[in-house]
Amino acid sequence: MSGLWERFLDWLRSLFFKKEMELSLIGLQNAGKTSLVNVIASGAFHEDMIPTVGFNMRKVTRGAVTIKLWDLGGQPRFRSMWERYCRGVQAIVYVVDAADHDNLDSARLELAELLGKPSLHSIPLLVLGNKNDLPGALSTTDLIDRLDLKTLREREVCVYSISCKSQNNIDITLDWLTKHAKS
Ligand SMILES: Nc1nc2c(ncn2[C@@H]2O[C@H](COP(=O)(O)OP(=O)(O)OP(=O)(O)O)[C@@H](O)[C@H]2O)c(=O)[nH]1
Ligand SMILES: [Mg+2]
Repeated sequence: MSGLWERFLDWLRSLFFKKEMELSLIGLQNAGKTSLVNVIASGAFHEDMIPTVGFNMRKVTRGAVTIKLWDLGGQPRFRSMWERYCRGVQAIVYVVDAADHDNLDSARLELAELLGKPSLHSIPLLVLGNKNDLPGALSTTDLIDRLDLKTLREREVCVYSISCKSQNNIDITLDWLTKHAKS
């Protein structure tokens, strides 16, 4: 019953306080970006995913907030277009496979290169260490260290450890995103 009441209140709020946000999901191939979009949009997780070619755009509405999600391909040949799709967004979401230790250096370098672009100066960054259901997945503290996040200045940075598979911390991720929507 309380769920129904909450949904009613959300709907009521949405009539009066509509907000929109645009964000880009970035990260190496296989990090789980498209899986995250699916989980946010429909709650469904799939083991067999097709790598994203170019990009996908999905719109998701949560209460009063409509989120336009740019889901970019993470393979090397698509990385040069990341910047273009990050310009003007309210937040950059950088997804990392926290259990794939071999690719963490590469993830760090690609992130540093992206954030070095003057056009993306001061856009808030949410780093998601995905796949925390797998053994050996790095904690947020380890991720901050391995991705050199402490050196980032002049931008808001937040880090969460999540799992699309077990839907762990998807709720706090959504909370963070909706809080960054412009009114
Ligand atoms: N164990 C586990 N596997 C996951 C999780 N999230 C995604 N995966 C798997 O990781 C693989 C890649 O997921 P995608 O969502 O396609 O990754 P992507 O970042 O969109 O990859 P590109 O589109 O190539 O950039 C798939 O086999 C997913 O099932 C998770 O939380 N846990
Ligand atoms: Mg994808």
